[in-house]
Amino acid sequence: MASAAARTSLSLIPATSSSPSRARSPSLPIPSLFFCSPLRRVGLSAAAADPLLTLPVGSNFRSLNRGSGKASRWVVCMAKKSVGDLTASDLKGKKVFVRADLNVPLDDTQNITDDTRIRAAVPTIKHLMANGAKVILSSHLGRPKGVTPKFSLAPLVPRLSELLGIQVVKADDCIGPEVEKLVASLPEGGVLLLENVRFYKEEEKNEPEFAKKLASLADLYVNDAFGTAHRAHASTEGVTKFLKPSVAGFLLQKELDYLVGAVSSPKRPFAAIVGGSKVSSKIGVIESLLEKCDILLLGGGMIFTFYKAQGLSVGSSLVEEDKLGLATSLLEKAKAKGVSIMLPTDVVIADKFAPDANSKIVPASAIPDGWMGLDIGPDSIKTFNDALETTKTVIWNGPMGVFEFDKFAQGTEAVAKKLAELSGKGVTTIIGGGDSVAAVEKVGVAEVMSHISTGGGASLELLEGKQLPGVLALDEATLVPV
Ligand SMILES: Nc1ncnc2c1ncn2[C@@H]1O[C@H](COP(=O)(O)OP(=O)(O)O)[C@@H](O)[C@H]1O
Ligand SMILES: O=C(OP(=O)(O)O)[C@H](O)COP(=O)(O)O
Repeated sequence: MASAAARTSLSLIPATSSSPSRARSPSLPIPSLFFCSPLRRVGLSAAAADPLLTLPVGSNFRSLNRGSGKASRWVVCMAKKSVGDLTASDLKGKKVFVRADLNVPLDDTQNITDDTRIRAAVPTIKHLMANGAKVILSSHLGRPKGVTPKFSLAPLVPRLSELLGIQVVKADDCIGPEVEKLVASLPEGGVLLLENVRFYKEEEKNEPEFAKKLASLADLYVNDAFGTAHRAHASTEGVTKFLKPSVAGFLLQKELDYLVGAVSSPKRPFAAIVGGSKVSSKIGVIESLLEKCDILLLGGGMIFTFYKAQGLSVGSSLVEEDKLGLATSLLEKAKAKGVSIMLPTDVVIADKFAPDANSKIVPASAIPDGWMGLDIGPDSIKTFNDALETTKTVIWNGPMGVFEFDKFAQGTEAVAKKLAELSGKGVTTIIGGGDSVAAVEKVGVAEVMSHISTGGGASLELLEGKQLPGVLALDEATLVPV
């Protein structure tokens, strides 16, 4: 069952008149935390049965007319304005700041190893180009500390240009006089890619002065960076205070449309698989997942913090020392709740972090000093596959191991193949996160999954029932009677 904390109540508001202005009256208790798709109709059975309707955050409700006859009622919620709501005259000749998530994986020679996030950003950009806008495209790449050439967005330009069918201009900075000159010379339908916005520490600190400088480049704002919508950064949140309108892009809208529906009332048993290397940002999610999921499978860099919390030696594996207490309490909570939290029983270890490392398979309890766990072992793969066999919905974020190195890719590939098999049997399979999606693409099974999400952390936070600051900050749409 979904937890009460993960849901938000909405009053059903009696409406004697069905005019939108009535619905927008400030005296009405209008909740402010909802993303809605314009004019999407949804089933009203829940509303009809309940005088106080409970909706998951992000529901696709804009306004609902509750049935026919005299007791017609509205459910009012805040709809976020979308780029599709803007008219051609809103866009023609306008400078549009588009925040996308172009944080794609690059190999050692700066080749893009998976272009999913670039392709996903294209519909919004093409729509703006077709309507004569001047597109100022912004993204982060990785987690640079200051200006770091290996995190430049330059390697993205050829693929972006190819997909858009024009030569994308690249700026060497994201603010300042040189960027302003490039913006001034941008033709209608042109695209200027700004340099990595995280080269400025002010971005992640969401400093208003920095947000203001970004905003000063443009006339209006489109957020299409679903993968970064869970971050309250200058280019995802702060900038909206200085640019009006601030609207959602097609990708952001599409992701919310799918994910909110799929995870608010999932078919059960519902399993979550969490791995990857962003331990500190994802370990906290587990507590909420315990409320939502029937089965929780853990892999990737996450597991060693749990092993260590249980007193096992982990060699030189990835560990978040300050999360040991949290790991212990999560295991206890899972037990108390009767949720099956499964940790790998064996691991593939390496004597160095390299593709040509020596490797061996050992029980989870026997990682020697000087060795590090880089994948889950064959026994764990079998146990995980068996556990997944019974599920009806699976959400996966974070590879099971360092899949970029062939020697340590088996666990990730096995999960990808298992989910593909389950998808074929009608199980809802949702894959989120740049690297997880890259892994699924590598195995060649992306097409058969129910939904490929461009956000790992963002989709998990949505699943938790959290508000995504990048969504909340956007303008509300005008309520329209259904
Ligand atoms: N045991 C491990 N030790 C170190 N890194 C790992 C381990 N398992 C997985 N990884 C790394 O995690 C990265 C992906 O993590 P993350 O960014 O959290 O996933 P996603 O992008 O899918 O959200 C991959 O680059 C992978 O090599
Ligand atoms: O790759 C991303 O997140 P994800 O790995 O959770 O999918 C996004 O680009 C956000 O990056 P961040 O987690 O460094 O803020």
